[in-house]
Amino acid sequence: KINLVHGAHRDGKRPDEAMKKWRGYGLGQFIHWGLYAIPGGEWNGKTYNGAAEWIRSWDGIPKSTYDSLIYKFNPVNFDAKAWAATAKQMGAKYVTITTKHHDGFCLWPSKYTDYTVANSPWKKDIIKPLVDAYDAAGIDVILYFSVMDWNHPGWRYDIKTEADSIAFEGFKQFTRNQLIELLTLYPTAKGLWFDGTWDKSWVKQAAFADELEQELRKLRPGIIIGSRFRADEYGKRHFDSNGVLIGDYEQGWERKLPEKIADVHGNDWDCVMTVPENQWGYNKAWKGHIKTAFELIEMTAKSVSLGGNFVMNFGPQGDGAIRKEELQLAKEIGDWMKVNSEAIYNCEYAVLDKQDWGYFTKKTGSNKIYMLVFNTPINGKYRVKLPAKMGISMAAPLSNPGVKLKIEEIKANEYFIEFNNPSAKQPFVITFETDTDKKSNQNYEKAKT
Ligand SMILES: COc1ccc([C@@H]2N[C@@H](C)[C@@H](O)[C@H]2O)cc1
Repeated sequence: KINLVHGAHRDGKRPDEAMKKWRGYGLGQFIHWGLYAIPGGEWNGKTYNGAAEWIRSWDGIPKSTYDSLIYKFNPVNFDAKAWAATAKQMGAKYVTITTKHHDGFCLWPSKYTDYTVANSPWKKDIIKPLVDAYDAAGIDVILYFSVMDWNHPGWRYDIKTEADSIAFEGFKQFTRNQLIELLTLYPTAKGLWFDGTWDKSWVKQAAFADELEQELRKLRPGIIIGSRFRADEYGKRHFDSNGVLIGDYEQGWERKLPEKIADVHGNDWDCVMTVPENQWGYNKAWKGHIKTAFELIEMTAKSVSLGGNFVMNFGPQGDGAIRKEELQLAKEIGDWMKVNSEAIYNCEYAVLDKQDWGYFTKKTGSNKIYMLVFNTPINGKYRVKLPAKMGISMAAPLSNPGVKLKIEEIKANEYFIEFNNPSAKQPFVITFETDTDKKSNQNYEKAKT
């Protein structure tokens, strides 16, 4: 074990109520919105081939031209209540909103820079109405904050000279000031989702970032901060030099999902996912592989089955409206969640071997098991393997608890649950309860010898 001062300060899952609530969210919404939504991935008739929120880094748009987009920010169709209603319809339990992305444009009227909504034609705070609308909808708010800030003169990719060091000291204070400002202006925010922390300049600030994180936690007890904020004194990120997760949950699952429970190392985690292959900010071109509601529902099921949350990204247009394709997905996902969300909310890894038909989840604090079916077996028989001494009590379709499904014991602790569901066009859920007293459930038929 290496003696660390700025490594992880705790190990394992946080046991407190605030984190238990976070753990049970299941499904979240990410919002990427800012000046980059105005060009929407193209400029002067040319298409930027990267992620649209990175268009400033492209030589197809001069940096000064991009920076002057602040004078075009006037989202006349922005409606915070409508955004919250879409998230509510989808069944999202939390939202992560970009307060400031890498370009440094602040969606709140920060007093530490002029590069904010206050100096745009819109003038008004965007974050406040969003926080209020989502709070009113019962959806918890997490604030996304990019440490890397291309607009701030003190930002450096690395500290090479004394001048760099002096400039970056100013940048560090600016960053601390903005974070304290955000938590003070929006006290109901439940967490901070950090990004833009991979460059050497920040990675070298282990002590400063550690002290700042502790200061933020003291300012807002219970606040949830993930593993992407800070590095330890040896430059190790996400997992410190002893392999312990830094922060309250792992933030490494960006546009990718774990395959098996060993991949998540017993930690909380969230997966943040784009609908197109790799576009977070609004991109006019809705091109390449666009994930369907079915795929996004399966990713949600897979995330919860492995103990994580799934966060689906929305990239509102420059005028403030959410694009019709994303509204449609929210409706389709919401329709599925209306019937099946019991298998998603406040559920966890079921400690059962994964089977081909889909994913197991388990209701936290109970022995209720959910089988989220994406691949119906042709013979209508769903294999379930239980740990020794554990049996199955009655099994039923979640959407029709009155239907008692036949359970056949194949061999010790292995069963077939039978359910012919020819009409299924949507993923569906079968539920059962396990009980440790194996003798008590004789309601299944012994395999015909
Ligand atoms: C490959 O480097 C990056 C750097 C930043 C990102 C940002 N993280 C996502 C959550 C978006 O904000 C994206 O711009 C993605 C890839």
